[in-house]
Parts: sequence; C-alpha cells; structure tokens
Amino acid sequence: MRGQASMPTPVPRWKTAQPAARTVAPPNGMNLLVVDDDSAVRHACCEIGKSAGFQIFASGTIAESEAILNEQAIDIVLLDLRVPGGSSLDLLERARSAHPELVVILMTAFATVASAVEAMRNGASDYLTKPFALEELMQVLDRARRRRTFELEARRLREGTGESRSLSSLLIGNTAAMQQLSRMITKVAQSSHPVLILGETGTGKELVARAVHEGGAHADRPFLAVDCGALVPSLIESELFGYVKGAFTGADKAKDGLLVAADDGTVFLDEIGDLPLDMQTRLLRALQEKEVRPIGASEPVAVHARILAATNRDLPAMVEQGTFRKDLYFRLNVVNLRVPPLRQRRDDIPLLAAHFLERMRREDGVDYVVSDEALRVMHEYDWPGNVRELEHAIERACAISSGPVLTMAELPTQLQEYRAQTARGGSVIAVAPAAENVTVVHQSPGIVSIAELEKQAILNTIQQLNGDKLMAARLLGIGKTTLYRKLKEYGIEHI
Ligand SMILES: Nc1ncnc2c1ncn2[C@@H]1O[C@H](COP(=O)(O)OP(=O)(O)OP(=O)(O)O)[C@@H](O)[C@H]1O
Repeated sequence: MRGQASMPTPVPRWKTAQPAARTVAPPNGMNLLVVDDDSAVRHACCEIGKSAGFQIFASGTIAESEAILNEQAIDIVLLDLRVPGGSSLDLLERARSAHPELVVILMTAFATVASAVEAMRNGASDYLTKPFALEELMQVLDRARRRRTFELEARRLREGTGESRSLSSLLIGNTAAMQQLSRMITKVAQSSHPVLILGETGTGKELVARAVHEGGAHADRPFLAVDCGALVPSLIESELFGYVKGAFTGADKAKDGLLVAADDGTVFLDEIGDLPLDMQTRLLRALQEKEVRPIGASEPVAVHARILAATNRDLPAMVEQGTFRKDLYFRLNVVNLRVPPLRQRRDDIPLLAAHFLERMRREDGVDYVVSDEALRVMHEYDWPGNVRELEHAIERACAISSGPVLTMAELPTQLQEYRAQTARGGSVIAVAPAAENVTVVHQSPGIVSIAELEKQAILNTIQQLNGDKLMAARLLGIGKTTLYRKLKEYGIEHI
C-alpha cells in the first residue's frame, strides 16, 4: 500500500518437501523481472523463475526496475508492493500504460482487500501474499505465462501480420508438436503423393488438409472436400466418380465427379474409414490408373487431382478386421500426418482462445477477454472434442456473456463440472486473490456443499469490500450478472 512504513519482509517459506501441484510449462524464452529490495526473497524468486525456464532480470529499486523495463523486452514482472525509491503501484501504472501486455504479479506481506483492489485497478493480474509457498509461486508464474501468451496472441491477431493465408495464420499453434506438424506440412505440400491425416475428432484434420493444399504448387486450383461418412453409398459413387446423362433415373445431364472436377487441385476424403468396401475398390483403381469411369460411361476420364484423406478411426485394425482394403491403406498412407489431441499441446490453448475471441471481436465488435480463472480451467481441462469443443465453448461464452469479460459462469457445463470436481478433490478453495482478510475456505469433502461454500465466499467478499458488488465479482472471477443472479437465488439481492 502507498505510504506504508518500512518493515522487514518475511522470507518465503518454501515447501520443498511437497512437490508442486503442476510444474510450470516451458515459458518459451520469456523474460521475468523480479523486483524486491529484500535480497533473500529476490534471490529465491530468481532461482525459482530460472528453474521454470524464464530469462531472469532482478532489481531492488524503483529506478533500476524502470530502467530495465525501458531497455529489456520484459514479459512478466514479479513486483513487491514496497520497494525503495518510489511507489510500486505508480511503477505498475506507468509500466502497464507503456506496455499494455505486460503481466504484473504483486507481492506483499501486508495484504488487505484494499491493496488487492488497488493493485487490480492499476492493472496487476495476480497477487501473492508473503510468506508464500514454492508451489504458489510456481502456479502464479504459470498463470502469468498463459496470460502473457494470450495477450500477445490477441495483439498479434488484432494488428494482423500480413501473412493472411500463411500456414501459421491458418493453423494456430506454437507448441513443439504443432511446429513439427507445420514443418511436415510444408514438406509434403511440395509433393503430389496421397497423404493420410490421422487424429481424434476436432483436432483440425481438415484444416491440415487445407494447409497442405495451400502450401502446394496448385494452391489456386480447387480444394474439394467430401465427407465419406455423411453420404449414402450410391451418392458417394456419383459424387466421387460422376455420371453421364441418362446413367440412372434423374440423371438428366452429365456431371463430373469430384476427382475430375478438382482438376489438378485437391480432393479431401474426410472420414475415409467410412467408405464402403466397393467404393474403396473403385477409389484404389482411380489412384492406381489415374483415371475414373463415370457411372454409365464407356470411356474413362483422366484424374489429375491430389488425394488427401483423413480419419479418426484405427485403419490398421480395420484392415485386420477386413473392413478396410489393405492395398488402399498402403496407397493412401504413403505419407501420414498425425494431428495431436489438444490435451497433448495445452500451451496452444491460450493462442487458440485468443484466435477465436479475435474472430468474435470482428463479428460482434466486443473486445472479449477471458478471466484468469476461466483461462486456468480451459488450460487444465482435457477437451475430448479437441479444438472444435474449445471453439464452441468460446462462441457460446461470447453469445451469453453480458460484458467483455468471459468468466467461468459462461463456460459450458462440462468445464464447470470439471472445476467443481477439481475443487472437491483439493482441500482448499481460495475465494479471492490471497489477501489476509479475505476468507479462504477450508473444505472437508462431504461436509459443506459447494453451493454453501460459494454463498459464503460471495457474502464475505461483498462484506469486505463494503458492498462493492462490481469489484467483488471481479475478485471472485465471475460476471456481474452471475453475482446478481446468485444473490437473488440466496434471497438477499438487496444486501
Ligand atoms: N490449429 C487450429 N487453428 C485454428 N483453428 C483450428 C485448429 N484446429 C482446428 N481448428 C478449428 O476447429 C474446428 C474443427 O477442425 P476440423 O474440422 O479441421 O477438425 P477434424 O479433425 O477434421 O474433425 P473431424 O474428425 O470431426 O472431422 C474447425 O472449426 C477448425 O477451424
């Protein structure tokens, strides 16, 4: 807090015997500035930051910190509330106005709701009360890293990078797995072999197919996609191979099949595992002979298109069972690209979220942001429906949100259930940034209901903030409308 008397700062008590709940993911070379005049705390924080993969800068005064912020590309600041030579809150305000994406974590031994509120008003994204455990610092740094990634991506998307149809703008993702996939795509795009794209539903297989097409020499030619699982067998045949006039009732004029209509572009056969066996035989012949015979035609027609196929099914097992032709499998599987599930590349979640929010901003004109709590749950949730599920979650949240901040309350039920489950599994629920006089509810599973804990948390926070419901909603990480709805549910809307 401003104007506080100088007092010795307690050294963090590191709970070294206890493993951290989650390790901090590699922060992709991010720069962390640690500002604290207490050399023991500063040193300890630097060591932890370094072990978490950050590039470390350290300072013990406001002036020195300001100089570092001006000269270095700092991503995250761990800032003590009382530093000699000026006000930390003023520094926070100046730093955030010069670098709006800077993520600042305030540390203090004298936490009060008032100082937490003021820090948040000045743009701090998190709050750490001394003495804190190693585990807490790791978690706060992990959150800050995700917040920073999200802010940077949102800015990159807002400003546009001029690479509108490049691979990186089509396929969002910066994890090692996605970088490797991008390199493979760039390589296979240069050839004309068939490619088999494998991965769970919603991982982005069709997008990968488009990226292969866009990266190839015939990017300006057609990209025609067909979902083999969505068409009845007779339609697949006419869709893929075409027909001549009078080939069957209703064929009043000839129609090219997709393999011919794509010309020297690309045909993408989605859900290839659903292709009936007789169609597999015809497709194999088309691939081998590079020609097709439309239904009712006496002469074959040349095929120049490149074939890409995708499936989320286990094709080798289908080959074993005799439901997928082995020779077609080998033909399609000359090269395969495997798209990893989202849970194996969690660090792409903030990037993808920022990407979908930017799209919503263009549609609605609202500059949406995700609350830290929502971002944390999104990062930890397993996303069985992969990127598609994330995309839908964000679209839904924007559609029902009454303001620009998307909170847990706007996320789909499955994420709320996930949060409730993880909260139930743990022993402590912190209801607000860890400030001394904000209630931290210790929960024994089965004794107090989540609803009761939630009610206590809301009431305590409003009380501590002298009735400031808006700020209470912010501190609790829920929307204002949700807070009012909950108060109504408790029958105390006039509190
Ligand atoms: N890396 C990504 N970057 C941006 N958007 C993505 C990414 N991956 C997937 N998406 C989006 O997620 C949705 C699902 O992707 P897509 O249809 O390509 O998945 P799929 O693996 O083909 O799914 P299915 O197996 O169900 O056909 C699409 O809206 C797509 O644009």
